[in-house]
Amino acid sequence: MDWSNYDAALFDLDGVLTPTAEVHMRAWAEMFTEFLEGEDGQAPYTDDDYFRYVDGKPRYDGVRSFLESRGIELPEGDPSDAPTERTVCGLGNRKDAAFKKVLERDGVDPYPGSRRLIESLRDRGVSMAVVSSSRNAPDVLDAAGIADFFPVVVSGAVAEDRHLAGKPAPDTFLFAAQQVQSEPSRAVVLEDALSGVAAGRAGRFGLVVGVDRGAGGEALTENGADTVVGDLEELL
Ligand SMILES: O=P(O)(O)OC[C@H]1O[C@@H](O)[C@H](O)[C@@H](O)[C@@H]1O
Repeated sequence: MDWSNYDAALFDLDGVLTPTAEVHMRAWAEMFTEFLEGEDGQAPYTDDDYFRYVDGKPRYDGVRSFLESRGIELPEGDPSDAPTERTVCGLGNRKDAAFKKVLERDGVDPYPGSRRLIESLRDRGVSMAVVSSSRNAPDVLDAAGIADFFPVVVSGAVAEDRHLAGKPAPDTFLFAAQQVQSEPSRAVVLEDALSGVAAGRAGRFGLVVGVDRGAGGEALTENGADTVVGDLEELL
């Protein structure tokens, strides 16, 4: 790929730089499967539910969006809710406890192809930022040993502090572009989630790269990817 047309690369984290999308996915499945077992007349939770309603969105938006798809209404609760509470926040926190447990136990390495791409972009002087819906983004970057590549990290916590709407809204990516002093038209968005490529399209970025880690090339293209790759190595 010819990077000379671009000044900045805005990376999603989970599933783009590190294989943590799978950890999130498994933690959501564990939580929602158990939750649905206690609900009458509900079909089991599937991977398709994850890709359509949960993937890439801020924690409680993911819970809300899935429950709405099943016609289930729960009180919102509060982010301080215990993981045992039957609320949107309680369910989100239950999933978060499962995610943190796996991250602490297993650690995480970046995808080798992703590491090679960020090394090469750093050498070329392309500005880089991470734009992740996850509040765990700084911990994941540290655990993977790649935090130093990214002077700008727009995590779920930053988005909340700055009142930025989450993906699929483009706000977090636009904020990151501003922070690295790049015009959106000169910035590349790299995303594995349908909500993420949709955010890239909505922000009119120079290029939206879909990384297919399970969402499917066709679905990524339909939702906003200009091009789809299987691994970031293909963008060297
Ligand atoms: O609950 P967290 O760690 O703040 O993360 C929210 C979301 O962050 C995204 O990066 C993941 O793709 C989602 O699966 C996850 O649900």
